[in-house]
Amino acid sequence: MGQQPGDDGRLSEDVDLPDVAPMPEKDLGQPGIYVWLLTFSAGISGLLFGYDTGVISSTLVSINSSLGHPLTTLDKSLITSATALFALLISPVSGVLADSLGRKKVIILADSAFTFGALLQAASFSVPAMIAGRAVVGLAVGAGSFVTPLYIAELSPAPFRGRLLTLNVLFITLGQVVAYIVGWAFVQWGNQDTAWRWMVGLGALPAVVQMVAMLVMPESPRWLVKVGQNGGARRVLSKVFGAGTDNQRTVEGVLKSIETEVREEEEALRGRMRGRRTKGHSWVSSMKDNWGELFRVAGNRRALIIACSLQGLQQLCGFNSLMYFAATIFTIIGFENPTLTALSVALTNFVMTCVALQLIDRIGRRRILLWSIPFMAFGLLLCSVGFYFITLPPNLNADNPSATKAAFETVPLHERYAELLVLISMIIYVGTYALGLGNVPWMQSELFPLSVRSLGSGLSTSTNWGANFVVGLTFLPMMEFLTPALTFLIYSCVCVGGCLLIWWIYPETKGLSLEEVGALLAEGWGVR
Ligand SMILES: O[C@H]1[C@H](O)[C@@H](O)[C@H](O)[C@@H](O)[C@H]1O
Repeated sequence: MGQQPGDDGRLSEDVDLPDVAPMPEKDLGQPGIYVWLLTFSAGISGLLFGYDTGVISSTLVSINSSLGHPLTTLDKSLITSATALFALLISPVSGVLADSLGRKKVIILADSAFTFGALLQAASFSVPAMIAGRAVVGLAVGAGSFVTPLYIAELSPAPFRGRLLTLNVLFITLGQVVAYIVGWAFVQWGNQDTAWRWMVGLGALPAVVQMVAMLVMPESPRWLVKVGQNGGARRVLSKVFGAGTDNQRTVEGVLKSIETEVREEEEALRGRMRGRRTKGHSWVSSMKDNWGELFRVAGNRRALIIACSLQGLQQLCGFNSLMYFAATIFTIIGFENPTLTALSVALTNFVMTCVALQLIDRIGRRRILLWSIPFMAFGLLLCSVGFYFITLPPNLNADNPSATKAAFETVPLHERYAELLVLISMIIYVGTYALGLGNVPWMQSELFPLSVRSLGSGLSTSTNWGANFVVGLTFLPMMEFLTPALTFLIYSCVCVGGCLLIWWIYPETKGLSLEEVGALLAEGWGVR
């Protein structure tokens, strides 16, 4: 295929003129095998995200003194939260990389970082080396959590986009279950000195599988059009939509709308640059314009407040403190098999996320949140009450599991009931979290109009990682200095506050087109 300059002077592929009339995307049947293949290949990122966040739970209780000394509360907090911190730091950069290198290359780069980070952790003999490994994994998780949904969204036909995107969250929770099972199996049957190295090292395996899969997967058609490879975009779309005249007409319809969208974006950008040129401005000013549009336009500002509040609440309600430290908590309170008990947390999260996928479009985002968060608050309150009645070892660090085990054998009956209450209340909390708050915030992009969509989604994703970092860093110190009962009471209060905020500012967006969502937020919060 030859190359010819486009009207903007850029080289664009010479595309054969189609002999079919464009048709809107709505008329499509079910997603084909190719779309599923794409979603699953890209979804491995979710699996890695889940595995690397989940595996730390059993790792922390298995490291013992392998890193030179028994881990202190600070060591554990830093090892855990380094991932979230670096995920937060890479978030803004990954957007720029995805635009310049393409979505696919960023996913492949993230896989290399996953592999390197996993091996670095497995081979570490000191706390700083372990933190470095977790930080590298954080870079990978941060880039993957931003680019993968973007890649899936840009490749999947519109009618299935929502479903395929939520599948990504399902992969995250599945990754956490796998991590917990692997952790439990190694603790059970592995060599106790090296088990944790295998746990973290195994994270490299799916990363390598994805890297190989992505090498043969196509680039996003939207990005291809953006860099002038319209012919390549048509070939990808033809595979996504399949053969047949109707499907080919759909391909032409989709391609046309992408071209129009890209052209309009470029024209708007050029217009802004022309306006600025006299003042010596560059792309920096266009970025400033984007920021300005996000903050100055009232509807966009409201969308940003809602998206960031939901993402912040998803983390500040303390869910990941269970994900990261469940095994540590169950060790402290004396469960005989803490890693297996912790598995119930990850399993509940996974199963209830499957239920959420079925319910969310029927019940609606706002309604499911307003129904489920009060149960989360109740679960946390029960958990706090349970902890109140449990006598904990003086050193909450649980460096010496045999001491807590000894305590377990002599605990009075009412404490046994309190331990059971903690477990049951955690299951209530996790189950209701997965129904709403674990999913809904990731539907953030539907709140923003196209012009500020990636900036708005990027900022709310950063809020998620920032809050995740805070929880990872503060949970163990809070348990130690404020007591577990007070810690869980605080999380319960966060849920109550969050529920009120949602009731006040988050309108129902179920079944609305993106334009209708925009109109809803333009005049006010749109809550009825
Ligand atoms: O949506 C996901 C999911 O709920 C995970 O289980 C949790 O660990 C993540 O932090 C969250 O973003």
